[in-house]
Amino acid sequence: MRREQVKAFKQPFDRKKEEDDKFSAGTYRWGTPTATCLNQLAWSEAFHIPLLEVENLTSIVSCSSAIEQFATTVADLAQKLAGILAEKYLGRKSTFFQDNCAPSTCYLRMNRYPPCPMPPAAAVFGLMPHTDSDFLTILYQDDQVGGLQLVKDGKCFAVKPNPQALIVNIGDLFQAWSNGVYKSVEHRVVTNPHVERFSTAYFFCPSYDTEIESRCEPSIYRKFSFKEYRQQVQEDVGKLGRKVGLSRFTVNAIYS
Ligand SMILES: O=C(O)CCC(=O)C(=O)O
Ligand SMILES: [Fe+2]
Repeated sequence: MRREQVKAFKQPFDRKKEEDDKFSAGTYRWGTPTATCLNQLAWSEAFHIPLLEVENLTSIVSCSSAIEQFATTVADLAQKLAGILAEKYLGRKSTFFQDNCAPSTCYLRMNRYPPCPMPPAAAVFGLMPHTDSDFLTILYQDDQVGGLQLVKDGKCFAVKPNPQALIVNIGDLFQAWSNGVYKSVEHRVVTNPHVERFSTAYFFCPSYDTEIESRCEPSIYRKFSFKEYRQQVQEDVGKLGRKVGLSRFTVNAIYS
């Protein structure tokens, strides 16, 4: 799969940009259009593809069968995992995910982080510290080049490359839906001055009209739809240069 991914990114810039015509808009992304200073800039490029459109990649990689196979496998894994987490540890029906997180609402994201000539003092990230706005993310890291770090209590922990392992991150929606039982993990990608790095992430997302509600009392978060959440994230990124995230949706939100 990595070979097909490398091939997709090796295409000339204009060719990659043209891909947006074949997919839904915003498929090929690079840098951070909203950045107003260096440390809001992502030193990376990505193909962010709706799962049902992965097969269209054949237009730039002639053969995308391994990527398609990866997408199908992790889609199945995400459904199973979400169901287990819901039933075993929250006592909630796993059918929620079958009903609301169909392949048509999930995304595959292929990331490439080019070598970064900026000195560490410039604090440029491959991806800025963030949490994912989904239920679960399944990540296939580069099998050689590290860079992913988890942030916990203000400290960063490097995730060692392991070709035998997939990384499963809890996203914001699971945190809200579980009333904070599962925590959305903050993570970031640091740059490497010498070598490029690749990763592939599968985002397990519901349809836009899905309502996220914990059913626990007292509930930390108010009920909100995924559409509302995405719009708020986009508005914050546009206005503030960063995502505020779930703290906007607490019952006693301090943000207006
Ligand atoms: O490249 C990685 O290891 C992480 C990617 C990631 O966090 C994302 O695409 O949201
Ligand atoms: Fe992420």
